[in-house]
Amino acid sequence: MKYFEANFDGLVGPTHNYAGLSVGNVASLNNAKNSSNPKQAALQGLQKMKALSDLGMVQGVLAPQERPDVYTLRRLGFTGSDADVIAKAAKQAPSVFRAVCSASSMWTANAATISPSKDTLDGKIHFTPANLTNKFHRSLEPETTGRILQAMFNDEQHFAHHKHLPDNDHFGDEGAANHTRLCSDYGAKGVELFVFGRYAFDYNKPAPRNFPARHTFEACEAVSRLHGLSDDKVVYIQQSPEVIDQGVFHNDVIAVGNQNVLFYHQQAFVDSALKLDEVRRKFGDASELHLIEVFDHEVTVQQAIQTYLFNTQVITLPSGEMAILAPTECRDHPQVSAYLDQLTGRGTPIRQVHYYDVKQSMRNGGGPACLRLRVAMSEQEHKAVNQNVLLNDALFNRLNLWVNTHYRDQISEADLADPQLLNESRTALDELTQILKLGAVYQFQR
Ligand SMILES: NCCC[C@H](NC(=O)CCC(=O)O)C(=O)O
Repeated sequence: MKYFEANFDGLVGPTHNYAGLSVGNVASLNNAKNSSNPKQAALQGLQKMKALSDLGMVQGVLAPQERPDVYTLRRLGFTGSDADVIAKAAKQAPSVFRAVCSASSMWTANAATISPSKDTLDGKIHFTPANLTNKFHRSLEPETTGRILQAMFNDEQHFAHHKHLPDNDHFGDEGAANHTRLCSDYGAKGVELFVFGRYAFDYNKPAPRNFPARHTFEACEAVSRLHGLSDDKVVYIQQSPEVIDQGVFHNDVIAVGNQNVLFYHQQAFVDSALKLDEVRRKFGDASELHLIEVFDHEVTVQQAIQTYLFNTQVITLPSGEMAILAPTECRDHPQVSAYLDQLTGRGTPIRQVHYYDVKQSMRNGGGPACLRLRVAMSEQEHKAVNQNVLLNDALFNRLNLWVNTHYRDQISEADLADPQLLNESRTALDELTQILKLGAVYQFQR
């Protein structure tokens, strides 16, 4: 049976904006209060999906969420009609209001952690939505994410869905942004790397001082237990607290892996040499493994954060060759583009570099890799996926039309309080659930 990896990209939601909500995420803070262009953001995302599909990859779409989240505002004591709730919250608690307007579910690398069927005890693909407890605006996502994932992977024979971990910082879980799977082939049992920022119950262990460590060791262990992974195929690695303090808020800002390639910065991990030895041992045929370490003198951590060199997608093309898909920020940085130019000639499986413009997302600290959730699957599992979420030319055209019909081309902070924006979003999302045949996944539909 043939196995491959599919990418499910988040459709950017109609309220995409820059609210400076993510302390520790340099781009989010630097662009706070700039006005955004949701239409352009969504179209940029669709272009990237189309490009992958044109490369012969299986590409899917993950629906955005309903914002502003008036249900959360009601929980927080705002009353009246939806328009009243929005007006009161915007006036009385502007910071809270900005948070409930975020389109942050677009970064689907944070939607969930996924273990392919070859790795799990029961032979199913396992999904655990990330609780995203560290940021209020992101903690609003997991319930709906879970419903959307169930509507996309709706077949108990092949897919197992778990509830997100307890909503508490001790189990802070940021999903696949901190998870990488290495394997000789997508159809072989893989080594799952779980990267965390701190230990929740042991204050003597190293932890960052300036910026939060969003993901805990205990969350990693819990997901690995839930998914039924074997200990001899799991590696837990702590992210270096120093790089978190420089703005590396997720591991996918400093490392990315695909099949037998791990591409990472020299400063990414605590006890790097020891941990990479464990990876080699658990991988099995270590001679097949390509650990591509980027040194400070080649690209500094700061340059990696500016350009998102590691927030690239490393994909295996149908030809078997690997390509690295980078944001145009990498192409436009002399040192980083020089690095990527020479990388393809180094005798590793990575042979091609492609650049994509995802600037609307980059300004909030989300590069190409943040925008996608990976699911390695077999042809049979592929058939069990809700086929309406898989991109083809017809769906691409349909979604472009949908975005052009419903999205605004500018949103500033004041626009978020326009009650009409909620109506526009609901109309758009209602139509989207029909296009993608998701059923009633949103609260306003239930
Ligand atoms: N994986 C990339 C995630 C980026 C995301 N940014 C944000 O939520 C910024 C939103 C804002 O500031 O408006 C985050 O930090 O979790």
